[in-house]
Amino acid sequence: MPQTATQTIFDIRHLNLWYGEDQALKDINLAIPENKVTAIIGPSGCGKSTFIKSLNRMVELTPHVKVKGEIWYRGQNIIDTGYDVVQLRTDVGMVFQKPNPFPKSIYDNIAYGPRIHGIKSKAQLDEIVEKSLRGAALWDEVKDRLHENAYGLSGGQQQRLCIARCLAIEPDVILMDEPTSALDPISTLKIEELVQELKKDYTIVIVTHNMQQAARISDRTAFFLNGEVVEYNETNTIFSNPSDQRTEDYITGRFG
Ligand SMILES: Nc1ncnc2c1ncn2[C@@H]1O[C@H](COP(=O)(O)OP(=O)(O)OP(=O)(O)O)[C@@H](O)[C@H]1O
Repeated sequence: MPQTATQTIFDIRHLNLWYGEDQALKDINLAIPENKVTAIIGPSGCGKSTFIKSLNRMVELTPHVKVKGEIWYRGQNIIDTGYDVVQLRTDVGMVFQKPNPFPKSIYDNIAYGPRIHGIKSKAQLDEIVEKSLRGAALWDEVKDRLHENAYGLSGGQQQRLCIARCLAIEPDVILMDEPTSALDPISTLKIEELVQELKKDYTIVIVTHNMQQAARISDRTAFFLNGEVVEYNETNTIFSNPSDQRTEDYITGRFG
């Protein structure tokens, strides 16, 4: 069988980031593969969230942030001042730790983004809503209550709704910042299965505190410590044969 070469979707070179005087990311160099799941692990405060929020420049919404270095995304350096940040945040969607649906109906949560992008036709919106909810493995559970408030859904359903909301604007990459840490084990499993499905069409970068989760669902894993990447490799290698003692100490639970 011919091997398909894995394409790099994000090529991060010498990325440094400061909050005021405090440096949170130090000389990060990583190549993130397309249509794979890349897990970011490491102890609290090591820069995981800061790193993934750099990939769609959401980190710049925090005051006093200074970024240096390059993030190449599909041939363009997104750190360039001329880069279209609005388009970037459409292409690179994000799902957060706590599900954050809008206080609107299930339908309107999904239709919100497409409407902002100018889609008015009811038939077209109906189609997007169904496709997005199916894509997030939620359609069967909500198809008869699309016009009910999203707050009536369980936590796990709300998180899948947030994933569906992200799919509705046709992203290229989905960033997930500890998407299951507020969920029960069954809802967590559903999201993990969903991530495996989604990587067929999207690139996923996921921050997780849960090492079993990283080992289960990711193709590559980066171990961050104090704002630096200590080790980045195939997930199997990181968990079975890490090359840095600090990685081994972390994955075996000696700290963190
Ligand atoms: N808005 C902010 N202003 C100032 N410092 C910040 C801000 N956000 C994060 N930091 C600091 O940057 C460093 C990295 O934080 P970050 O949230 O990226 O870490 P993390 O690995 O995601 O942590 P956790 O696992 O606890 O979510 C920490 O020292 C943190 O205190």
